Amino acid sequence: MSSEILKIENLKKSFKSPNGSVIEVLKGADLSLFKGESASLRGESGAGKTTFLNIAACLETPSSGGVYWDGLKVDGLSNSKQAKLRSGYMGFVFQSYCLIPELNALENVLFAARIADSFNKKTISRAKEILEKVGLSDRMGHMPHQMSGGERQRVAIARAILNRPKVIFADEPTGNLDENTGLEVMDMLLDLCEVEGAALLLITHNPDFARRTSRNLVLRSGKIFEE
Ligand SMILES: Nc1ncnc2c1ncn2[C@@H]1O[C@H](COP(=O)(O)OP(=O)(O)OP(=O)(O)O)[C@@H](O)[C@H]1O
Repeated sequence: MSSEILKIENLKKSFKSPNGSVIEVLKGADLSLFKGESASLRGESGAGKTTFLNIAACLETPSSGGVYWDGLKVDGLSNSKQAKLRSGYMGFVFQSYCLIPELNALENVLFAARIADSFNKKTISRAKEILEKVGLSDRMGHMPHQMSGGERQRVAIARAILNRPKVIFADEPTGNLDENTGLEVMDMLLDLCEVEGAALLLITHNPDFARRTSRNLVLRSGKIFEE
């Protein structure tokens, strides 16, 4: 079995802008991501990083090209099959945390299991263990508004890893945090991915954070380059 978990081939994506003109964002982007490796993706604002990530995660459809998970072409699958693929293979961390305001830290983490229909007693202990690993053993009952930005992002990281995803997509996870907190969160994300054997695709504008991953990718002129 190949250790290539995600393959993106000759990906093209154009959008129609409100004035009717066509914006060609991705112009033949390729990527091979292998099990357990970490890769950062940089690029100027508007280069198409989020678009690329969304297509890789089947959240958006490409204009042309192929998206393969574990060797299976997935970009033409039904919405329900793509949703199943997402809950089984992928974890997400966003700049804005995306926690549910009405749920406490533990419940937010467990929400990932509810979505994947894998909620049971074992999941509760795993959620607690992960929250301990990210240093939040005394914050499990806190609501999002009772936590700092760094704490909220650690909850989001715990939620992303709960279902043992093959790949974590992190889109500017430190964008709302100060430099030191960002660094702590970054280290925690990298450590957790390593311990859990999850690959990481990290979108970041911060070159210092980008250097902490084993591969450094740049999206330029609609294509991906390895640095
Ligand atoms: N649904 C859409 N309709 C029209 N244009 C879009 C749409 N989504 C994205 N775009 C355009 O595609 C380009 C790439 O956007 P994207 O969000 O992928 O960039 P990015 O590299 O992630 O930028 P940033 O670093 O600022 O977040 C932008 O010029 C954006 O305006």
